[in-house]
Amino acid sequence: MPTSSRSTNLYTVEQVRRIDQAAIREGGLPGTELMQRAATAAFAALRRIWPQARTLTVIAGSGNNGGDAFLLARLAREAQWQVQLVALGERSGGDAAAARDAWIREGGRITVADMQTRLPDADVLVDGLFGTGIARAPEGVAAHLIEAMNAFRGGRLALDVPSGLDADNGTAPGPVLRADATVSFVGWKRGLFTADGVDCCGQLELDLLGIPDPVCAGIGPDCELLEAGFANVLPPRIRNVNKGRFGHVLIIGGDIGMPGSVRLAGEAALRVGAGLVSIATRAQHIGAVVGDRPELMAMAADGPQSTEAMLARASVLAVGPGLGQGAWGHALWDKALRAGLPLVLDADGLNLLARQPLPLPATTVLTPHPGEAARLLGCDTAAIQADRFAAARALASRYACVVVLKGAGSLVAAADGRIALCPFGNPGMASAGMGDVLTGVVAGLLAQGLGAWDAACLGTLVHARAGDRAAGPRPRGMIASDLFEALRDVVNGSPS
Ligand SMILES: NC(=O)C1=CN([C@@H]2O[C@H](COP(=O)(O)OP(=O)(O)OC[C@H]3O[C@@H](n4cnc5c(N)ncnc54)[C@H](OP(=O)(O)O)[C@@H]3O)[C@@H](O)[C@H]2O)[C@@H](O)CC1
Ligand SMILES: Nc1ncnc2c1ncn2[C@@H]1O[C@H](COP(=O)(O)OP(=O)(O)O)[C@@H](O)[C@H]1O
Ligand SMILES: [K+]
Repeated sequence: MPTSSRSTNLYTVEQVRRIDQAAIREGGLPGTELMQRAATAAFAALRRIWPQARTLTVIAGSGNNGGDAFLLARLAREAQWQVQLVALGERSGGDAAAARDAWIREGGRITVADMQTRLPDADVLVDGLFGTGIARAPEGVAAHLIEAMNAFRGGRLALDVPSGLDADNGTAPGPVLRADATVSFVGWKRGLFTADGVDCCGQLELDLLGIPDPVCAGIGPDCELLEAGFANVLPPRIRNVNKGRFGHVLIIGGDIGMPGSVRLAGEAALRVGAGLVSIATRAQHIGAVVGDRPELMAMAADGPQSTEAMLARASVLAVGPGLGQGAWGHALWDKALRAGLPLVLDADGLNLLARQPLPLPATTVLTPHPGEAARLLGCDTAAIQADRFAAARALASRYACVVVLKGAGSLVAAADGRIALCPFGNPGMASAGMGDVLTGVVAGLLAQGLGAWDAACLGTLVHARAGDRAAGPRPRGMIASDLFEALRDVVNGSPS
């Protein structure tokens, strides 16, 4: 579903390097020219974001990110700003050496940082310490500089990548800059949008440095951003229809003590437009499920016959919310997976799959959080978070289906290696039942005829946008059922 455009393409660091090299080799743009363009773009952004600023503290590392910083410092001084420059190390390499020389030649002073260095006060700080070339966790003076930048009292602008962030994976193995704004160059690095990346970048801007599209042809992207506009992928409804056209979702789960999970998934499916929604759960939960949402149907899943009858009426299954992993849940899970219907598998549905890998129906979406993903891949959660892109791809390939790896910067992966990243959502969504709502949303979209990839992309997007709309400026204390009204707005494309 995502459509290709350079502003929605996400690249690995390696791919961005290849674009840089292609621009230099085939595009007739020397590295020094790219660096000058990067500095010009970043200084323009700085003036736009902090229009009152006139004093600058610039931190320059020894690589090309530092080169960008030296050139930005020159531009600011030419514009009559007061600029102080702190460098890591006595020398710079590659194109950055010329940028450093030019700064010195024109009378610029450099403070070479040590463990005692205190950063001069200024309106804004520019972080040109490390960009895509970070090779290991910052230690010693580099770590000291990052901590000092984080304690800086003015605005913080990161050049290309907040220093300390691994721009490939969004991980921070050591101290990392928390920027107010990041101006990234050439192409978006995928790690800016997931895991720790989402907390480090602040406001994000991209400057392509005038590298023309043909230069990038054949290089990536690795992944695409889901855009708000994709919410229009569902066709408008013609008037002469009935509920039978929009599918019948059967939600299976809700073992003893967990009726809420299926109730949430069920209403979510209705709120994105499923025609009919039934819940297969424990007999004692039926009252709780339909009590305050009478549009839901609920049936006791208390034996093979009742389960078969329910499966026969459904067009899409959502299996796992509150299912448990006991005999009751396992028997339902086993029957459901063998039905061959389009399927969303979540929560204990995934945990059971990790224990007993059954073949999955052709249209299947798995929606693991990192803990469930770790169980499915036989590793720990830290290993999943260390490379979310690889984990999502490995799951999609191992289970030959579409996977939504949840969490800040949710990823949707297909078995052919395609990935889409959702840049929406907020920490208010770290709350019980939010995943159950996503399960219902994806099932409700499958029921309306979308394929697994489209339903997973649109479902992840609609869920996150609804979360943002429901949270507004008050994410703390948001609960899963707060999303229902917003789901209805977002899926109908209502402006926020
Ligand atoms: N022409 C182009 O291609 C363009 C590139 N552009 C810019 O270049 C940036 C990439 O530049 P880059 O590749 O030179 O890497 P960069 O991020 O400066 O870091 C490398 C330096 O850091 C050092 N170092 C690494 N880790 C460290 C650690 N933990 N602790 C201490 N030191 C550490 C490393 O030292 P070494 O590992 O070799 O000891 C080396 O000296 C990119 O993000 C963008 O801003 C733009 O101008 C557009 C055009
Ligand atoms: N910090 C966050 N930023 C964005 N989205 C989040 C964040 N925390 C949680 N979410 C989203 O909320 C949902 C939580 O799902 P899950 O962890 O399965 O919760 P539960 O099991 O309680 O239902 C996922 O869709 C996830 O992507
Ligand atoms: K930087």
